[in-house]
Amino acid sequence: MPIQSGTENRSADTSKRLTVLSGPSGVGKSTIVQEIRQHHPEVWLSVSMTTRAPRPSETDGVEYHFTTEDDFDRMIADGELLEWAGFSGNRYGTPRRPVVERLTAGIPVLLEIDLQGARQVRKTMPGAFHVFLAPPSWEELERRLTGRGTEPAEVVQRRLATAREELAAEKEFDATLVNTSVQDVRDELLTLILASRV
Ligand SMILES: Nc1nc2c(ncn2[C@@H]2O[C@H](COP(=O)(O)OP(=O)(O)O)[C@@H](O)[C@H]2O)c(=O)[nH]1
Ligand SMILES: Nc1ncnc2c1ncn2[C@@H]1O[C@H](COP(=O)(O)OP(=O)(O)O)[C@@H](O)[C@H]1O
Repeated sequence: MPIQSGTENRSADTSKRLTVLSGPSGVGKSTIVQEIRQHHPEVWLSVSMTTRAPRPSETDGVEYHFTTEDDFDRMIADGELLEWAGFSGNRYGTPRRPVVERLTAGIPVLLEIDLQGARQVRKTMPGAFHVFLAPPSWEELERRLTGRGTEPAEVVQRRLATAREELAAEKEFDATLVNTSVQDVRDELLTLILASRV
C-alpha cells in the first residue's frame, strides 16, 4: 500500500535530517554555530545539558542548559539523553525529546558535540551526517584555544591533549571543513546540512 510505505519511509529517514558537528576544542565550533544561529534560523540547534560552569559570555538556555551533577544523573537514568559524554572534567549531553520532535516535523537539526558523543549518534541515528571541523594547523589551534582566554593554562593543556586524539579521528567523519574563514565554513556547513535532507 503506497500510503503506508510512504509513512514508513518518512519515519525511517528522519535521522537523515540530523547533522553532527565535531572537532577539537578551540577549532571554532561555537563560533560557527553562533553564525548559523544568527543567519539561518531554519536550522534547529540542539541546546545541550552541561555540568560545566557558565562562562561570562554564556546565557542559560542559549549556549547550554547549565545543570547539576544530580540532575544530569537523573536524566541519564530516565533515558532523557540521546547521547552524553564526559569531557575535560565535566559532562555534556543532548536532550533527546526536542531533537526527535524537530526531526519528525521535518526540521533540520544540528548537534555540536564531542567525538565520543558523535560515535554514539553514529550507532543510534545511522542516517545522520557527520562533519569534522579541522584547524588550519596545530599551531593555529593552540593559538585559538589559548587566545580565547576562557580556561586556565592547565585546562588548556588538558584540552590540547584531547585535541590530538580527536584530530586522529577525522577519517571517521563524512566530511571535513577546515576553519580558515568563518563565513566560508558557515556557508559550506549550511550546504551540507541542506544536502543531507531527504
Ligand atoms: N557528547 C557531547 N558533547 C558535547 C555536548 N555539548 C557540547 N559538547 C562538547 O563538549 C566539548 C566541550 O565544550 P565546551 O566546554 O563548551 O568547550 P568549547 O567547545 O571548547 O567551547 C566540545 O567538544 C563540545 O562539542 C553534548 O551534548 N554531548
Ligand atoms: N576562522 C577563525 N579564524 C580565527 N579565529 C577563529 C576562527 N574561528 C574561531 N576563532 C576563534 O577561536 C577561538 C575558539 O573558538 P570557539 O568557537 O570558542 O571554539 P570551540 O567551540 O571549537 O572550542 C575563539 O576565540 C574564536 O573567536
